Amino acid sequence: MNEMDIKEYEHQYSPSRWSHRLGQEAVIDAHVEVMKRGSQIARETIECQTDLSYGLREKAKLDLFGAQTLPEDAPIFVYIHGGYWQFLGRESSSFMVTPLAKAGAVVVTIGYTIAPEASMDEIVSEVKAAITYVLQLAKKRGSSGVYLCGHSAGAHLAAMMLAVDWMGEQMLNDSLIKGALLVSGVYDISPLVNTYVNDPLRMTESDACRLSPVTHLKNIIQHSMKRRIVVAVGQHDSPAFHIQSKEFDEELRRGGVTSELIDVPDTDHFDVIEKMSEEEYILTEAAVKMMGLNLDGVSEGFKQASLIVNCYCCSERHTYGILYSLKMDEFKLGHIPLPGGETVSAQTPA
Ligand SMILES: N[C@@H](CC(=O)c1ccccc1NC=O)C(=O)O
Repeated sequence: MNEMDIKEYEHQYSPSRWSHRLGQEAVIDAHVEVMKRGSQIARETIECQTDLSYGLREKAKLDLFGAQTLPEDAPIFVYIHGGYWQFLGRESSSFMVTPLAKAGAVVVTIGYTIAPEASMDEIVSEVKAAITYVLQLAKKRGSSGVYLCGHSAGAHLAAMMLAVDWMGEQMLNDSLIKGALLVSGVYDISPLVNTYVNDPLRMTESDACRLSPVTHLKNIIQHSMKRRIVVAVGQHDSPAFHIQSKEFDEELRRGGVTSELIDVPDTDHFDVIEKMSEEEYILTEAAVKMMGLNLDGVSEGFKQASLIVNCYCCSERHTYGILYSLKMDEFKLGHIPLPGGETVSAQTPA
């Protein structure tokens, strides 16, 4: 590969260069900030068990939302974060919990050891261990199904999980994984081998091939005949990301899998997932529908309140609807401490 090709790949696979909203650094800073804030609010308002270990390494932990509040048979939504297998973690992974819990889904956010501490092989194995934990939990609860969601590198990891023979390897029922929402993913990671993305990962061409979902299409198709797949991409994602999503969806459909491609209008690589903190968003709606739920009411075990706060994006006063569970009763509804330390008053709707 010559210098020109490498430069072009680096351009195509640098999502921050393609944002229609913000500059390269600003879009990443905003992404991390928005996800962290939203995640913190979810941890403070939704009943959760955090830092549950599914493996031996420090980062092999997951957070579980709504498991003690929602019915045992509730569907389980699993979020696998992105960050090119080398950034981000659970602290910024729970921003989408509120609307999903409201609709009645238990949410699991997975942490995993990132590069350079872990190789791509180790990352895929670790995520597999996390999904094994979730499938065991789903079986124990009698959950109606497990739904995988991943963003960017997380969509790559979620897609890899669709190829696993859970029955043969873990004695777990394959059919418990009933769907996947893959957002702005990379399904063939070989174009990354010669780019800066691979510096901490140090994959060879053969590693990248072995660890790409497209290499395992036959298995993915075989195990996904009863699954519902949504492949989503941001309108302002780069052409390479669009091609990756379009081709992956096409291959699944060619194999007879129920898959659909959603090109999300007016979004870039970053807000395409950030907006899953909102109820009225095409991908939140797709996730809720996939799980056989709806957003018409508040699921049992949760209550809703309104909250007037300084908005963190524009600092104007806004009224927010918030969802709370057992956890908020500890705060005696009426005074809700915010992540920043400010305390605001809240009222339950009449
Ligand atoms: N170097 C990449 C960085 C990147 O993709 C990224 C950075 C922070 C959080 C998420 C990211 N991408 C996808 O998960 C870029 O230029 O966009």
